[in-house]
Amino acid sequence: MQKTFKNEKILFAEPLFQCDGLAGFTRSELYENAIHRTLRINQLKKEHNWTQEDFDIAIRCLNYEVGFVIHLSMFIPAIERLATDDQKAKWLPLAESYRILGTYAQTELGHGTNLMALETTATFDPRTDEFVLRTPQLSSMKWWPGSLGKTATHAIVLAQLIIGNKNYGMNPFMVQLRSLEDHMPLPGIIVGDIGAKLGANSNDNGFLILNDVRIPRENMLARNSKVTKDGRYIQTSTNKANYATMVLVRLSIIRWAEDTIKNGSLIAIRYSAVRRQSSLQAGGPEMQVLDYQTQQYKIFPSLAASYALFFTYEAMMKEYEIAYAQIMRGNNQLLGQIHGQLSGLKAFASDLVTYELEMCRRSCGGHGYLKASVVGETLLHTLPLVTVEGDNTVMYLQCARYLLKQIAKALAGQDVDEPTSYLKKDILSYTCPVQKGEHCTNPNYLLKIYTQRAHSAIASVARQLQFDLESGKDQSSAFNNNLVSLVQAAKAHCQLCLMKNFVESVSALERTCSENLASVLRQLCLYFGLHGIVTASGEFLESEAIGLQQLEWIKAEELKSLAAIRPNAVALVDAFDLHDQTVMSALGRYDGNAYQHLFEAAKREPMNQTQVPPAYYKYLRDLIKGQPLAKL
Ligand SMILES: CCCCCCCCCC/C=C\C/C=C/C(=O)SCCNC(=O)CCNC(=O)[C@H](O)C(C)(C)COP(=O)(O)OP(=O)(O)OC[C@H]1O[C@@H](n2cnc3c(N)ncnc32)[C@H](O)[C@@H]1OP(=O)(O)O
Ligand SMILES: Cc1cc2nc3c(=O)[nH]c(=O)nc-3n(C[C@H](O)[C@H](O)[C@H](O)COP(=O)(O)OP(=O)(O)OC[C@H]3O[C@@H](n4cnc5c(N)ncnc54)[C@H](O)[C@@H]3O)c2cc1C
Repeated sequence: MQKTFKNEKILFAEPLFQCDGLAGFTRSELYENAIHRTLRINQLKKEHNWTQEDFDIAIRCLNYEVGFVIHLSMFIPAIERLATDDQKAKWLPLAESYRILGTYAQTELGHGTNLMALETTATFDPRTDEFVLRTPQLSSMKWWPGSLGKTATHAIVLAQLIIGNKNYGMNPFMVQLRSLEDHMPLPGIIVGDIGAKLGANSNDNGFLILNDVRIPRENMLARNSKVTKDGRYIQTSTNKANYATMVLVRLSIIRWAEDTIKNGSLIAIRYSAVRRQSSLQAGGPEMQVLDYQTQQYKIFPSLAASYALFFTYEAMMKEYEIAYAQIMRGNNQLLGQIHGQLSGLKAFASDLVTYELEMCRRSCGGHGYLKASVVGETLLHTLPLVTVEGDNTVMYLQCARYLLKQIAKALAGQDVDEPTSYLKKDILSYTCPVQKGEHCTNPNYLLKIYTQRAHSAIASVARQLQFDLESGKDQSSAFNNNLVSLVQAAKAHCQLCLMKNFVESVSALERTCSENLASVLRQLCLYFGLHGIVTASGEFLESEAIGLQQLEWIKAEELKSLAAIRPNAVALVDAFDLHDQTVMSALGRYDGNAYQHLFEAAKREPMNQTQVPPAYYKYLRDLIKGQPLAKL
């Protein structure tokens, strides 16, 4: 599942990467530890000639609990995508050698989603051949960019380009924030950390106020547009190409989601295999809670989602690489497709894993509420994924906007993109492939059901929009009147993508793997498909992709699937090949000694380093001895 990290032993041999001790760290300690880790991984990479992939896997093994995440995942990729060759030659060596540390400063206090309304300005001054960067008002200050608070020496600042009295829209500008001599903020720069967050507190998300900061004209990252010395704006590519960095990070978030749900399902399933509670027969032996149907119903969706997201990430990475190669050659033909696909799938993947991680946490009972179980911490660290790189609702709407364009092409008899080729089919020619109970065990039949439901959802909202427009509503009112259905259509398309990637990947694997493995994966794929229909049964019925009889068969088959998966559940999470130090959970250790590891963790609790708490001497001693309390 995860390319086995042959360097795991090297990594986890060092105390710095042993995660038990992170609990109880202050923010400053977490921040410092994260930086220390990234730089040490960098040293290990050089000492052991690791590849960039090894470096990335090391960071994933540490659950991204490292420093410079934005420098690595956004600042450098943004230079690669937005800078000219000369600018790359200047900035990339500095960034890759950590001589400069960067962030991607786009979001402001007053705007994150609506990029067109960003308020930071970059005004061209032809007299000095410079841009003057300004934060016009409180709401304009940059707010949220990772590493901005205390780390970044430079930022790629997204600002409205002003030449004369004309606004040329959002463009990227390289701005130095701190001195490379003493790290102090430069004149006109006010930076700081925005404060503690629910999670990810090793990251110094920051604020930035720019008070008439001057930068040379050459600091506008000019791959897609530039300003000449005499103040002319020349656009060399679509402005959308300036959004390219976000597309890449949305792809990375799908893999982040896959990594977190693998951790969660591994903890829940391993713990459920060792936890014994209650018995079915009076006086009989206590059961492994993993044998309760309800426990399987709670946690097997996270197991199936782990594999579904793995296969979808692999498929989308290939799709992205093809699109990116073309875009970097100046051919933006696939930009709309990759943007639409990754906007929706980033939203669907992060929604899916945040829901299923909470189910994994609940399935661990009281111990799921301990930090030592880690499943709750994992959820806290995953929660931002529904917001970063685009709030999920907004991302679904971008995906829906893409789907509407595709179905309009399909209905006009024009070619459509491969991911939406199903929209060319005649929706009325559909017949539900499940005509008897046993048909529910065929993933390909289920795939047809998913396809019809997605097609129907997209066609339905397209018709409703058309009706609203013909009824006299203007474009934006008609759109706003159908946002919920548009999101629903995008979700239906994304769920179809996951199912399709799962079915096709298992079918490809069958040709090379053992029949035993193939049957286990087929079973999991089947379960993923059945469960998806049951949890959205209203939409599948509404689209007439299935009828009540099919739903009855599918629900019965789903419950049978739980029992079929049970014998392989632990093996399926062991197959993630995750080191105990990656999972970090006292409940999810490979040796299964959950209670021992819980007790060891409790003993490490700082409060337990003294028998008598300081509060005893301040408050309890007199109370317990019946002596009057001093005025508090
Ligand atoms: C190395 C080890 C580490 C690994 C770590 C990996 C994981 C890293 C995770 C990092 C975690 C946190 C970092 C977080 C960073 C951030 O959050 S950065 C800020 C992100 N902000 C956003 O995403 C803003 C969302 N808003 C938008 O994208 C746009 O405002 C929106 C798309 C909503 C609207 O765009 P507008 O231009 O205003 O209007 P619209 O008409 O909708 O679109 C115009 C046109 O442009 C096309 N479009 C829009 N976006 C994109 C895009 N990203 N790419 C390509 N094309 C895009 C859109 O389809 C329209 O095209 P059309 O042809 O006119 O239809
Ligand atoms: C941990 C973390 C790290 C981040 N790192 C960075 C970073 O490194 N760089 C950076 O630039 N930014 C960063 N961000 C900011 C992030 O990109 C924004 O928070 C995100 O884009 C959402 O924008 P917003 O906060 O303005 O939410 P809003 O858009 O204000 O969302 C609020 C509500 O309004 C709804 N809404 C908004 N617009 C629409 C619409 N058009 N239609 C329907 N509903 C709508 C949303 O669905 C949501 O429910 C980070 C954020 C977090 C939490």
